[in-house]
Amino acid sequence: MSNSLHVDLGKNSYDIIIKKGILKNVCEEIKKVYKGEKIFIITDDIVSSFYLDKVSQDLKSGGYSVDYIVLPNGESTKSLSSLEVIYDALIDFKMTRKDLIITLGGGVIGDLGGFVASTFLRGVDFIQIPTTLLSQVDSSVGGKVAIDLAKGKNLVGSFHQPKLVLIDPNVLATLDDRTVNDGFMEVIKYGCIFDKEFFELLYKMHSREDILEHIEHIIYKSCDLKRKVVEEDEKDTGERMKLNFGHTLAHGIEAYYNYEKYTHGEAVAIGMYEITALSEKKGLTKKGTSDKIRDILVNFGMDYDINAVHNENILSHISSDKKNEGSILNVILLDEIGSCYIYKTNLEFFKDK
Ligand SMILES: NC(=O)c1ccc[n+]([C@@H]2O[C@H](COP(=O)([O-])OP(=O)(O)OC[C@H]3O[C@@H](n4cnc5c(N)ncnc54)[C@H](O)[C@@H]3O)[C@@H](O)[C@H]2O)c1
Ligand SMILES: O=C(O)C(=O)C[C@@H](O)[C@H](O)[C@H](O)COP(=O)(O)O
Ligand SMILES: [Zn+2]
Repeated sequence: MSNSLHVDLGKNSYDIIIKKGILKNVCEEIKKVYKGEKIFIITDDIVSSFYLDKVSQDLKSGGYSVDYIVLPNGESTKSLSSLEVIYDALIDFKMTRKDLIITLGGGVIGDLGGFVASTFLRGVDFIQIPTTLLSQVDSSVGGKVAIDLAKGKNLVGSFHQPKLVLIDPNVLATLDDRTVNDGFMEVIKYGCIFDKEFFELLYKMHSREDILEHIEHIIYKSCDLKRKVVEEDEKDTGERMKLNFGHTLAHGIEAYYNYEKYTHGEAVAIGMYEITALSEKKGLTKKGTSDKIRDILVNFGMDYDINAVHNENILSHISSDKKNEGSILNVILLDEIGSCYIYKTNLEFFKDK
C-alpha cells in the first residue's frame, strides 16, 4: 500500500510519499524530482549503521555521485558547532547550488540538515528521509529547520521546504520503545488540537504494538493534518502556531534539563498536560480535558506533571518563544479535545494560578 500527499505551496510544493519498503528504492523517486549529478547525505551514527549503505548504494547504482557525513546521534548535534563541520564537508565535496542534500534520520538530522540546506551557498535543495516516528509524522513536513542554542530550542533557523519527503514505516522496526512513544506524543497533539475522532482512536492505544498496527493511518493522518495548516500559514504567523500546542512549556523543559532528561516528545507531553490543566482551572478549557490527556500519557509511561508552570527557570524560556509578539504571548489552548485556539496573554497567565 502506498499513500501520497501533495503539499501545495506554489513554487515550494512537494510530495510526501508513505510506502513500506520505499527505503530500498529511493533512487526511483528521487530521479523524478532531481536531475543533477551529486548528492550529499547527512545522517547520524545509529541511523547510518542500519540504513546508510542501502540508500547510498541505491543512489550510486542510479548514477549519482554520493558522499555523506555521519554525526553523533542526539539533540546536542543540533548545534552551531555541527554546522561548521558539515559546511566544511560540503566544500570538500565541491557542492554547488545545483546539487542535492538528503537528510537521513530523525528530527535532529532533518532540522540540522535542512538548516544547512537553507544556508549553504544561500540555499540548496534537500530531500527528507525521516526515520523516527516523530520525524515521519511531524518534523519532515513543513520546512521549519533550525538548530538549538544553549539558551534555547530552535533559536536559529529558517523556513526551507524539502523537494520531497520519503517515508518508510518499516524503518520504525529498529527504533527503541522510548523513541516510538516519544514520537507518538506529537501524534496525540494533532488529535488534541484538530481531530476528536483521531484522538479517540489514539486513546484506545496502549503500546508500541497498537501504534505499529495502525502505523500507515497514523502517519498519513498526521501528515495530512499538518499539510493543511502549513498550506494555510507557511511562515507561522497565525494558524500554524496551533501546531505549537504544548511547546511553550516544552521548549523551556528541554532546555532547563540541558536536553538530557526529556526528549522533545516527552517534554511536549508534559507541556500539553500542564497548559491544559492550567487553562481548565482558569475556565478557558472544558472541564475533564486534561484528564483525557493524562490518561493517554499514562498509558505510554510519560511524566505528565512536573510542575513546570511553577518553575521560574522553565518559565524564563518563554521570553524567547517564537510565537511572542513583543510582550504579548500567543498561547495555544484547547476548547476541548479536537479543537484549539490562540489565546493572547502575557507572563501573568503563568503567575496567576
Ligand atoms: N521541524 C519541525 O517541524 C519539528 C517538529 C517536531 C520536532 N522537531 C525536532 O525534532 C527533534 C527530535 O527528533 P527525533 O525525536 O526524531 O529525535 P532524533 O533525531 O534524536 O532521533 C532519536 C534517536 O533515534 C535514533 N534513530 C533514528 N532513526 C532510527 C531508526 N530507524 N532506528 C533506530 N534508531 C533510530 C537516532 O539515532 C536518535 O538516537 C527535536 O530537535 C525537535 O525539536 C522538529
Ligand atoms: O511545524 C510547526 O510549526 C510546529 O510547531 C511543529 C512542532 O512540533 C515542532 O517542535 C517545531 O519545531 C517547533 O517550532 P518552534 O517554531 O516553536 O521552534
Ligand atoms: Zn514539536
